Amino acid sequence: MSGQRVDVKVVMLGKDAVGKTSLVERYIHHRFLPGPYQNTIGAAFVAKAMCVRGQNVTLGIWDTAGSERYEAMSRIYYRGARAAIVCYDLTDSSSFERVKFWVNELKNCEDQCQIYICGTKSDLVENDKALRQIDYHDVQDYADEINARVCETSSKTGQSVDELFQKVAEDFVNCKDFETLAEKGVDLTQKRNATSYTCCHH
Ligand SMILES: Nc1nc2c(ncn2[C@@H]2O[C@H](COP(=O)(O)OP(=O)(O)OP(=O)(O)O)[C@@H](O)[C@H]2O)c(=O)[nH]1
Repeated sequence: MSGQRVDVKVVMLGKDAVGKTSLVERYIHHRFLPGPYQNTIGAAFVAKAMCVRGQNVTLGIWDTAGSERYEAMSRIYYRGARAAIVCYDLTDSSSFERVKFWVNELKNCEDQCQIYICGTKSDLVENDKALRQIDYHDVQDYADEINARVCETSSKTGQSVDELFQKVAEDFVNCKDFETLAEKGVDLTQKRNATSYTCCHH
């Protein structure tokens, strides 16, 4: 088993403009693109190989469009996901309502999927505490109820971004059916470390 390639499907969900694409961009390319906000259309895919506890794990990350116009499409992308990073903007309480929507969907349809509730743009609330609209402890209580993990990230500064994706990979390696899933894994050794397959981000 050691050194075997494993493919973990990870889906990014959350309201538009919460920062899903920026999180993936920071993790994969170690950069933050300021510029005007451009919404994702459909979805984008990127694969990232990493090593966890001596196991090679390849995350296949689907970055979905947050606009409700693409809701039906996002449902297609979370099918079979082992991990869902459900994002909200720490400065926008309405975005947390959208988290609850996606969590209900996942709980109903994807019971094998580990949920990570991610509060984004932590740099903004660090600079000005009055901007925070969602209390960390309220999120933690909610996460405890639904057996999810929580984190707060900033794609601008990079805070906790690598740690989030590392945790996703570690949880997968530690899961009780890892060995079975690893055997079914897709061999992506022919591909580069980080590869964009479809990119519909305009
Ligand atoms: N200050 C700050 N701004 C951020 C951060 N992450 C994203 N943004 C900004 O928030 C806006 C939306 O970011 P995106 O990553 O495109 O959001 P998205 O969730 O992918 O949006 P959709 O594609 O519409 O679903 C952009 O203007 C980003 O520059 C962050 O960590 N800090």
